[in-house]
Amino acid sequence: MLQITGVSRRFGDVTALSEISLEIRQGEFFALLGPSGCGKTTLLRILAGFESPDSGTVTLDGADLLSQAAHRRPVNLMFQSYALFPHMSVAKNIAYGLEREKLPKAEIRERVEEVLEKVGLSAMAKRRPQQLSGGQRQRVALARAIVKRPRLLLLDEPLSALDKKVRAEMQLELKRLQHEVGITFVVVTHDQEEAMSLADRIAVFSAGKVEQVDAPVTLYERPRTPFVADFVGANNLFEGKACADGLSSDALGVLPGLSDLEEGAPALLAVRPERLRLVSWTPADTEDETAEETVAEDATPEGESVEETAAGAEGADGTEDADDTEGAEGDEGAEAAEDAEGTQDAAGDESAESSEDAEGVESAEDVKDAESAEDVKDADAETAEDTEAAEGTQDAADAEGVGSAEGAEAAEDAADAEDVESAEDVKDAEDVEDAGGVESAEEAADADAEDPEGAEDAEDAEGVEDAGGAEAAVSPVAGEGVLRGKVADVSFYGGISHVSVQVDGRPTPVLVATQGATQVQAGSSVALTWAAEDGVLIPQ
Ligand SMILES: Nc1ncnc2c1ncn2[C@@H]1O[C@H](COP(=O)(O)OP(=O)(O)OP(=O)(O)O)[C@@H](O)[C@H]1O
Repeated sequence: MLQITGVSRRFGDVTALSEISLEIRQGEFFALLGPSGCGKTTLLRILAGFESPDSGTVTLDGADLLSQAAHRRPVNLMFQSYALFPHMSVAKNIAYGLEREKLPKAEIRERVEEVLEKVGLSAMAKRRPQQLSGGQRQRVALARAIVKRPRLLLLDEPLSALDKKVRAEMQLELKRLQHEVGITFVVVTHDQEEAMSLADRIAVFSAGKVEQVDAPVTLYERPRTPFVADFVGANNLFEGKACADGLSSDALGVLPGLSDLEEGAPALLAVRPERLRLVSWTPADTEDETAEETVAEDATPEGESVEETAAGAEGADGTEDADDTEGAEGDEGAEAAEDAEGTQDAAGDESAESSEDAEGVESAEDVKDAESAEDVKDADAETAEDTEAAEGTQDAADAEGVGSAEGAEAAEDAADAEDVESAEDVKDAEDVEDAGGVESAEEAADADAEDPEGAEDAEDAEGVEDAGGAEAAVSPVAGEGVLRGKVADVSFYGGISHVSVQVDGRPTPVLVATQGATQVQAGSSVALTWAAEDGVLIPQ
């Protein structure tokens, strides 16, 4: 519908726009997003006809727009200041443009009434602008812009004059209205949240250039330039070089991510705070299972998944997870088992209480067989520490299936695993039948099928009894990364805990966001992991 091709504009030494090309579709809510001075208003003014480009073309439905005078373009611009006439009533303000077009009075009245109703201001038709609130004035400006039924409505920072609460209401209103009138909206904003919540697609501008054009979710999840990764939402960015498994960083080692970049190419790895998982970790010199559990519990108060639970479980959950280690992937198992150990050892602490409480829970019966713990050795354990995990699991079994609801659910999963024939570890899955708390024996079996070496590794691990220690809890499996550090700060707002972690070898803290309130405290030692698919590699 609107085709912008190679548009450039300079003001003296300043390049406001450099070779901008964009295609905006019919009926789309399109946002031009960028920091102050990046050229977005200049582009809007070019579209409106208040400015001319030095070069480039703009067509609307195939017709050249630039050769048409501003007032002849089927385009309307809604100013940031609303530019209402103070001496005219609301209805007069809205009718003004139509009167200038010399439309019949009856038609003008009809259209004004219709649009007043759309913006919910019928009752205020006779008021003057100064008798209205900010939000109401904004609606008048909007009504005045759409009453002319333009093909394209340009909005320059339409909500910036409103206070926060009204702005949130008007965002919804604007979206609803755009949908209702079906006019293509192009909105300029420097507020990324506003752009994300309003627009179907966003063009991110930086220094007169378009960095990326995409739907909000894609921009957020797959930023293609360092600028976008940094500008759109909070992100953790790591510098290094692309490698087969992600990013190779001099200071931090190999960090997992998905990449189609050439090996050795300078790159940034971006991982969103909510994609990071806090994992328990006790530094070797202060090894102490209770400490480990404390961090763990705090990290995942809701224990939504086994890995998270394993990462953050208090004793009871940890024990359940230990049962999970059957046929489960290595490090989860290891972590879980360690938690299990913690459960047993942590007499009198919260976790032990939880274990006791859990007795009598249905799933507890499922853990009747301590033998199942030995199946850990058949799991995809890649590290020697998993052996220790197995021992821990035995303990866990002793702890009597501390499992609660999760355990019961998991047992069902485990039972499903009987059907799995593909992996050698299916035999483990059979054992799992009796076990509580398996996240999904099916998954485990699948994992084994994909990675038969894992089982061998695990067997090797049997012989390495002394290995492990606290770090076993965070040994990575393929596709997972590990950074270790200390919690620098914790804050809670918007229902989310924001934890910043100071990581050795990195000047700025790593940000982690977890759902709900956390009790993780400043000074705790934690490890951070993420899945490879959550690490986005961006060329530099
Ligand atoms: N008429 C002008 N004369 C000289 N320089 C100009 C003029 N208009 C814009 N510029 C410069 O061009 C650059 C882009 O300005 P523009 O107003 O398009 O940015 P913007 O992204 O809309 O910023 P903001 O969000 O602050 O409005 C800026 O450096 C600005 O100072």
